[in-house]
Amino acid sequence: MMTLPNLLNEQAAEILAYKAVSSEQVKKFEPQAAKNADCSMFELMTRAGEAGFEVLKTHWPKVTKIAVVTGNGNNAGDAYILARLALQSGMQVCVFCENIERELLADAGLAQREWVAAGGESKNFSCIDFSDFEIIVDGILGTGVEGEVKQSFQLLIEKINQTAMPRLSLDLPSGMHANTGIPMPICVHADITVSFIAPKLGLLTGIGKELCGRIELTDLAIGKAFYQLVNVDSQVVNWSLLNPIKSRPVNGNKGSFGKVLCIGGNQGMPGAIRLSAESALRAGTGLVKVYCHQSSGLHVASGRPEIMLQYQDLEAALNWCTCVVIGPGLGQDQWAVQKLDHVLRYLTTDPKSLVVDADALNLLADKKDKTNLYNIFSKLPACILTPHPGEAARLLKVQIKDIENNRYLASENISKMYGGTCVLKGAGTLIQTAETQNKNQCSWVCNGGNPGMATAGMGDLLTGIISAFLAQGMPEQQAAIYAVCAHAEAGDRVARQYGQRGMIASDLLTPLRAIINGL
Ligand SMILES: NC(=O)C1=CN([C@@H]2O[C@H](COP(=O)(O)OP(=O)(O)OC[C@H]3O[C@@H](n4cnc5c(N)ncnc54)[C@H](O)[C@@H]3O)[C@@H](O)[C@H]2O)[C@@H](O)CC1
Ligand SMILES: Nc1ncnc2c1ncn2[C@@H]1O[C@H](COP(=O)(O)OP(=O)(O)O)[C@@H](O)[C@H]1O
Ligand SMILES: [K+]
Repeated sequence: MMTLPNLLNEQAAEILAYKAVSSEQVKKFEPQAAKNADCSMFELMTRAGEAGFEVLKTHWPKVTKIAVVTGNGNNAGDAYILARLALQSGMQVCVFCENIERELLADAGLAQREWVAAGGESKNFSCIDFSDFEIIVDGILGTGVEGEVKQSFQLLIEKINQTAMPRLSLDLPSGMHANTGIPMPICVHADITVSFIAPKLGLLTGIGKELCGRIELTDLAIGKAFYQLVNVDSQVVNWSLLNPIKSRPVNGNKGSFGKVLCIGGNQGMPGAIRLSAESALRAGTGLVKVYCHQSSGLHVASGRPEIMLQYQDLEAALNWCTCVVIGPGLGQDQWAVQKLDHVLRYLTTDPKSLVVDADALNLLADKKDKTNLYNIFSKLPACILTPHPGEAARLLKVQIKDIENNRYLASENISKMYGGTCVLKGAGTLIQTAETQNKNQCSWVCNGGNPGMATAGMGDLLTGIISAFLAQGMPEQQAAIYAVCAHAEAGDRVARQYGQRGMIASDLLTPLRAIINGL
């Protein structure tokens, strides 16, 4: 397996905030990291409270009335520190807790006593009334949550979510599973989450990304020591963190930049494959040909004479290309099955780079012999599967909720079962590559993109971009990462200029071109 070249630019490689880890790693290595950085655990908690207070003042500078809601563990400790600092700066603060008589243990107990000594007022949850306050600070549960949140806390969280007040969560929204982002079964819906030491996996993808709101990360000044001890579980990435794409050789010709064959566009479905072909061109492919149903040809090529067309002799088309895309608008009828089987047969003896999307994924899901597919795909120079959660569920024969309940695991399972790189689309798209020599580089999570991109054809565009990068010589993992990031960046640029609503896939083509040229 080829080792991944250094994709991250120099500046990004240093940014610890982009190295996501599991909560188990945080728990395991936090004490040692603190020790190595000459910081006591109470000092660490103090820094967490201070960091939370700084974020509060920065984002809500006019707020002076603060409700701090606490649980019984160290997350509560952070909250007590924040409460005391706010009180001492002249704000009106009340801490709400489960039982005001209960003395918390260890460092959290010390933070609680400092709060009381500073003259802080505490009340039981049962008398909670948020009407006197302007903001809620959530210090109920952090990484210590185990199993389903207990009933009384669920009711409290529901109450917090029902208010129209802004919510600041400490470390993670209370009730969220730190590794998957899943509410257990309910969690605070934060406006801002100030996350400590390292970003936890679940905050970055799927529902977790929504429930955290904006994430502010602080390493509490022990980040360097911490990352000397841990293995990064997933690298956060976006276009601004990647090294620019190499410029084209001056003497290049269209043959130097690859020949992409896009197979799809069954009867009545010309749009998807057209979008893939067009984005393959805009992302720099030398030559792009669409192999589609004859009835779709006119629509596929209309207004875009640069796209070549072919309706027959798939064998010749496969011989011609350097990279194959299959799936957009392929359908699932006999025509579609024949085309996919032809491609699979062809690649068994003549391996070429492959991108599989949409209906081709659905057809693969139906195939019983996964070992055969694995054997074909893992021997290709590159193989990238690009499911959205629905397609991912079919590929793994599970429900969509099972995919969303643990997107990291789902993408890993697809990659393992089918033998290629899995791009699991959606908020916080994951790129799970097959195992490399450096295991840390297997999982990537894109923090670009926006919900405006949840619209027809957006995925077809991504497929085309991936194929373009493969055709221009990028290795599998790099092509997947660069394409996901370029696609997300294009969506973000369109959203910045015109807003998210009403965005359509073709809007991304012009910015995409600028992006990959470093503009
Ligand atoms: N000194 C430290 O160890 C530091 C800890 N930090 C904070 O501490 C947090 C982790 O602290 P802890 O490990 O004490 O855990 P938490 O404070 O997140 O949660 C543990 C508490 O929640 C209760 N609990 C667990 N599962 C529950 C459930 N399902 N329903 C209701 N209650 C439940 C436990 O009985 C315990 O009281 C981090 O998220 C972070 O906020 C930071 O302050 C950095 C320093
Ligand atoms: N909420 C979101 N945030 C970021 N990106 C999103 C969001 N929703 C969708 N996208 C992106 O838009 C694309 C949609 O792809 P897909 O569902 O396959 O659409 P289609 O099949 O219509 O082409 C994916 O790249 C996905 O990651
Ligand atoms: K919390």
